[in-house]
Amino acid sequence: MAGAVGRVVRRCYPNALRSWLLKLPGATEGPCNTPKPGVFDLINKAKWDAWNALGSLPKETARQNYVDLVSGLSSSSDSSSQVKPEADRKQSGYETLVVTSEDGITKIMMNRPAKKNAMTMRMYEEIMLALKAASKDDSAITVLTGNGDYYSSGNDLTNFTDIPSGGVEEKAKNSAILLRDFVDCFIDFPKPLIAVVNGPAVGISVTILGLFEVVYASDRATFHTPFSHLGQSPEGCSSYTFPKIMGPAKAAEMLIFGKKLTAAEACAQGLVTEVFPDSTFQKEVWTRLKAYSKLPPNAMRISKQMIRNREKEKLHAVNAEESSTLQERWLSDECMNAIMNFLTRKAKL
Ligand SMILES: CCCCC/C=C/CC(=O)SCCNC(=O)CCNC(=O)[C@H](O)C(C)(C)COP(=O)(O)OP(=O)(O)OC[C@H]1O[C@@H](n2cnc3c(N)ncnc32)[C@H](O)[C@@H]1OP(=O)(O)O
Repeated sequence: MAGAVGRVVRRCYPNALRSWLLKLPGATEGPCNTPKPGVFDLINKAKWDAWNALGSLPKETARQNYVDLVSGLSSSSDSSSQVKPEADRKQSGYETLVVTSEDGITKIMMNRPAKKNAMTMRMYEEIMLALKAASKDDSAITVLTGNGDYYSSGNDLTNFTDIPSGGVEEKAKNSAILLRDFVDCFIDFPKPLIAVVNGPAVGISVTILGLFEVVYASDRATFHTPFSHLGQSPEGCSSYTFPKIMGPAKAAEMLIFGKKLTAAEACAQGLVTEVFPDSTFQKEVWTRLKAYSKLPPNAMRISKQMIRNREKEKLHAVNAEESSTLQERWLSDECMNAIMNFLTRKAKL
């Protein structure tokens, strides 16, 4: 059985994360039976936590669960995390989005409702493509929204299981580049950008809201940035925009302590423009947006530029700093442990 574990781990994790996983003793030695290492013994403590999280399962069950886990990760990362060739895309041209353009409005809808619209590498790429296309089309305004009960659960945590041959360091570097490019697209987007937040929003789907002109939310929506819980740090320029929008203390509650806000609280703090009852949310919001989209588009663009342009350079610098800080955080034991806990179903938000 230990050989089977090794084979699956070798197949799914061809590098440093694999060797980290292979050192977890739960799959080979049964229930956790050693004292907890001290708080400063970070690597051994991380391994101990992961082993202990398996509880008192018999050795065989722990091993089987472990095989199931990594096998499942393999198939889910195959289907959701990798960018497939252009030819595989659906008729609409997008695999993770539904993009429509009518009545002067380009609507970009995140479309992985069964995964709470978690953002895969492919989804980041496709949102960038859709924004670039929207910046040049003849629509007056652009909307980002989600399909299903969630707006988005943020970064897809299985993104971190698809490790290239250069190991976790290369993965972290590539992810930081993608993150920086992704957020740059929002900073530079020339037309009014509106978020239609149809349900709970987590992580990066919340932080980038500071770069939108208007944020409309259903009263079912919540706003949650659990970065410390995940061993991570803020992105989407939120370390700069949130203190400006809501003041440093409220920003700290969200970005450091992971306080989840209701839609009403987010509105009171200036992150959300207006909250609507869920029962009438879509009707009221789209009626309003259709009226806005009939305003002269050039005037709207110029007004947006006047509001945003003097901040642009600062925002790009903040984005670069946040991305490189995250590149380091993703390699930390705190972050790897948090992701493993989610993937082993030991932790949810
Ligand atoms: C280029 C890289 C850039 C990186 C930028 C960094 C950004 C930082 C962030 O965004 S931090 C936020 C990360 N997000 C999370 O930690 C959320 C994790 N998800 C959860 O805690 C829960 O799923 C939930 C609270 C969002 C919803 O719980 P609920 O019980 O209602 O639903 P399920 O958990 O059963 O979810 C249904 C299926 O969706 C999968 N899923 C949901 N969110 C994610 C996610 N973020 N990553 C990966 N998978 C996600 C979940 O696993 C279920 O899948 P299953 O049906 O196959 O079991």
